[in-house]
Amino acid sequence: MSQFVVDADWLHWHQSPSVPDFKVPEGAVDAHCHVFGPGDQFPFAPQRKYTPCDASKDQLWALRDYLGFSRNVIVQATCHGADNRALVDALNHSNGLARGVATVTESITDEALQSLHEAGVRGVRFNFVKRLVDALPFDALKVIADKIKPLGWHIVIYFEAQELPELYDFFTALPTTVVVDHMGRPDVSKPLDGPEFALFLKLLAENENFWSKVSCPERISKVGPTGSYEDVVPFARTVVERFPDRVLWGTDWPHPNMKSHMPDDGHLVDMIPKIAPTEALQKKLLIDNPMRLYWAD
Ligand SMILES: O=C(O)c1cc(C(=O)O)oc(=O)c1
Repeated sequence: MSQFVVDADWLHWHQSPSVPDFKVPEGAVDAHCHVFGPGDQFPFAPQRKYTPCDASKDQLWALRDYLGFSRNVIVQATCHGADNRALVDALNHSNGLARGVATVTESITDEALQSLHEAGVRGVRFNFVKRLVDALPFDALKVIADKIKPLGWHIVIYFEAQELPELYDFFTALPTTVVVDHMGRPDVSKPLDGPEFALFLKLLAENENFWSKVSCPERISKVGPTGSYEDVVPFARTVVERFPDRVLWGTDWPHPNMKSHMPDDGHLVDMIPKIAPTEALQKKLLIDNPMRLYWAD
């Protein structure tokens, strides 16, 4: 039993996802997912903005196998703050089949970074989404960026489209590979060729160190699951087709903070051929790109 009280409006992850029609290629990586707790073993952070239900490493491995994936990239969830113990525990019990993205503060020591590296961490996350975190000041983030660069790590950034103009110059000055979470959360009710999405495409086009996850149609879509998240497809497909060597895909399981509905993970997998319509694009998205970024060694 968790010693924490789960948020009253928390939606539990899907208990019986469908078997996807799309068969992912052998060796595919789910490059964005999380573990929560279990809360009685790995306490949630005091400063967290939400308290989830448990979502353990074993439940994640079960989903991986069920959907046909081979590997996971586990991204430190904000409910665990900069306490990476649940993440490290999952990595240490993954038989090398999971890598991680941690959250750290500017005071982290080189020894602590080295020990995260040995566990399989290959990046840090900078989060600017106000409902999730109180973001660290730019100066602190710069200190972290300089500390992780020698390890060959990358920086994962999470922000919403309307924040990009004010964050743009900070982002482009980062000294490492930078991976944008969930396509920079575009507003898909705005035109695909409008100025907001154009700025995101410019970020990728003019900065070859920038990658994007084409994940989370369930968060981005206005038409929702009954409309098969179709409104997200042109945005994601544009990113995949223009930057095929710098895109990643992930389930985002266990889908923190979904309020409208809980996605069926099998249906999310069935979106892959819509956004990456050829076998060559699918192989880059699901295997070549994540393997290059997370399993280069
Ligand atoms: O949009 C979100 O609520 C969300 C939250 C987290 C997290 O709490 O780490 O991670 C995500 O990828 C997405």
